[in-house]
Amino acid sequence: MSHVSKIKLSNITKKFVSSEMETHALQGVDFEIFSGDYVSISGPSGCGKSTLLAILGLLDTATSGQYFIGERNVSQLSVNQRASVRNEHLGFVFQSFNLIDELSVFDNVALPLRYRQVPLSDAQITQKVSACLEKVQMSHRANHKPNQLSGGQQQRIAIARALVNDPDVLLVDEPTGNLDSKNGDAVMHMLGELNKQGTTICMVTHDPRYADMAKRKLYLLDGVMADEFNLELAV
Ligand SMILES: Nc1ncnc2c1ncn2[C@@H]1O[C@H](COP(=O)(O)OP(=O)(O)OP(=O)(O)O)[C@@H](O)[C@H]1O
Repeated sequence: MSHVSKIKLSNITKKFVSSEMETHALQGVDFEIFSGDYVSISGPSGCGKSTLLAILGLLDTATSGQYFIGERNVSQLSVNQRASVRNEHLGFVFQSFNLIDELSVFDNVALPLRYRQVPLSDAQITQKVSACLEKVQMSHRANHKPNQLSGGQQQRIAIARALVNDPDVLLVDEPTGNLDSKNGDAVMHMLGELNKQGTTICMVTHDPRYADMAKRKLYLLDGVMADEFNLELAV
């Protein structure tokens, strides 16, 4: 693994405040993801996994701490800046696929390319979408609609869409949560292959068997990050 930093969190906290109570969802999280990494983050319900992924994905902001994508500090960006960094630097794979049923597979995968600040030509879009559909072995379904596909196939399309802008990191949230074990295993195999080809992956999962497939396993416990080595010290 080369030690080029893709993502770095430094002392990230997240506090939710309501009229009745304060919840400290993340309590000083530090971690770094390097080029070629395959990191899994697991932990019990309520430990802060979704909160952490929302911050990594620039869907939410931390209460305090610093977040870097490469050299760029993205902790204090405006909503519009966050949207553009998210589109061009991060790929997202959701548990529920989040494909648009009215659009073809091709147009779903092309969507992030159409929101780039510097527009691409139609030929460039076709080339990038075709390459990503090939990567997930779904070229033969380019003209189908998502609801004509199995759950496992829909997740593969969602992975192609997440890869189409060549993101620094693929952020993956419970990728097998809506799949049976056969399709879940196939999607996990595909993530492993993509990582072997150079894709950097950060995945949140409840499933210990799938967490074990990552090269680096991290655990969140009550908003505090522990790796496998010091897990015993943290509990
Ligand atoms: N919008 C919110 N307002 C108030 N508290 C919240 C909010 N979002 C999350 N929390 C609290 O922050 C803590 C962490 O929640 P989070 O959803 O990140 O956990 P999780 O590990 O993803 O859980 P699960 O595995 O059940 O999805 C929990 O105590 C939760 O109740």
